[in-house]
Order: sequence, then structure tokens, then C-alpha cells
Amino acid sequence: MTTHFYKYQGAGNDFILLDNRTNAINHQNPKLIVSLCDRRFGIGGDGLMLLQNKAGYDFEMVYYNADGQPSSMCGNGGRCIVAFAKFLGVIDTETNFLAVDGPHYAKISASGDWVSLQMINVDTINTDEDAYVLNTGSPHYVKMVSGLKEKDVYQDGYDIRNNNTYKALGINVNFVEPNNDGYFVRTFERGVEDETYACGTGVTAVALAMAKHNHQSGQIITPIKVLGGDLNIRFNYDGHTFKDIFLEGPAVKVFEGEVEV
Ligand SMILES: N[C@@H](CCC[C@H](N)C(=O)O)C(=O)O
Repeated sequence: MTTHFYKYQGAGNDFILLDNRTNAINHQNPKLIVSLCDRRFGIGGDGLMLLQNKAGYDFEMVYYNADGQPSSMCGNGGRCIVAFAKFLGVIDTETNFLAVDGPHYAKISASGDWVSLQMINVDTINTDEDAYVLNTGSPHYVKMVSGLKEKDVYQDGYDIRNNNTYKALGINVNFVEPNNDGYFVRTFERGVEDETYACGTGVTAVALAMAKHNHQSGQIITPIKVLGGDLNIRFNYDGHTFKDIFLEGPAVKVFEGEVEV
């Protein structure tokens, strides 16, 4: 069958969006998702999402990585699907929706292209040698480096994601370096198995890990530059739990069309 698709990007993390409120799309088809996300033979994307009806919520976000597998939470995907929901008229400027890691609240600008998404609370940050390891809806490894602009993020990220500790379940690898007013971050993403232009749960993990690293607490706002733009993370840290975590940034419809599914 043919269906309408929409392409969105959030700071360069890009996604195919499908409106599946009628449940007409059979999405349990990894081969189809891989081919739609292919940048040469398909539409292209770091992932694919379906917006579905869900009792008790404005909608449900169903997320697949570009490798065709359902995965854990995608922060930029969450921001993009909120913009999509507003475009479809499912929501106005606030929403409560369900994702794989639970309920999420989000706010969207009246213009529909700036989304502030609440993320899950985090109370555990582990270490792996000099790196931080935490789950912000997806699992993340955060390592401070210098010379990040020139770093071989693909190779170094690949090696960490595929080492004996992480190979089986996978992990997203974030390299971070302080810049003027915040941090510069580059991420090797599990399920894309490549560097992406941004990772929302990744920059969230970096912001929390850096607060712990710098012994900060209270209300914290962390601006983060990524390859595809700028993101902001605001949260509250009482020394035990990171709460009221919001990931903020652009979410933009790029193009739309018809595709065979
Ligand atoms: N791009 C995402 C993260 C998507 C999930 C990730 N690839 C994984 O499998 O853990 C984001 O913006 O958070």
C-alpha cells in the first residue's frame, strides 16, 4: 500500500514520521524500515516513528532505529513527533504522550518549531574508568576529550560501542569538550551505528554527567552545541536525583511525500 510520509529533523537528527492513527501500517517489518531510512535507496533518516492513538494520552510514539529495530527513547525523535502532532492538529501547545520509557510532557511554541520535552528522572550515574555511564531513556557513555572537532568519532565510538562490556546490548557513545558557555558534543549512535548530527538523550546524559563531574546542584541550564545545531538542557539536581529535566531545541518539517509500505 502507499502511505503519506513526513521527514522531520531536530538539530540534524532526522526521522521519517508516519501517521498510524488508523493502525493501517504494518510496521513490524525491519527490512522495510531499513530501506526507508537508507540515505541512497530510500527517504533517509536516523530513525522512523509512528504516531498512534493511545487511551489516556494525546498519542503514542513508536520508535525504530535506522537498523529497523525498535529501541529505547529518542529525545530528538520525541521533540519531532510533538511538532508532528501539532502539525496534524492532535495537540495544541502542550501534550502528554506515551513513549517506550513511559509518559512524557512537552511544550511547543505557537509557531510549532521549538519543542521543550520532559525527560525521565535520573538517579544513577556509574563510571567506567574515566567515563560516565547513565540511562536518560537510552543508555549513554560520556567521555570528556580534547580536540573534539578533529576526533575520529566514528572509529573511537565504534570501538567503545563494540567492546566486551557493551557489545551485546549496545550503548550510545558521547564525546564532550567544554566550549565558551557550555559544551560541544559528538555522538556515535547505537542502531544507526554511525555518528549522527545530534542525539537528544545523549546531550541530556552529557549535561547530567557534567553537573556531577563539576559538583553542581540546584537549577542548572546547560547549552550544548552539536554538529546539527544547538540544544539546551535544564534540570534540577538535589545531589541525589536529577528531576524536571527538559531537552529543548528546534524540530522542523523538512519535506513530505508518498511511499510504498
Ligand atoms: N537519537 C536519539 C537516540 C535514539 C536511540 C538510540 N539510537 C539508541 O538505540 O539508544 C536521541 O535523540 O535521543
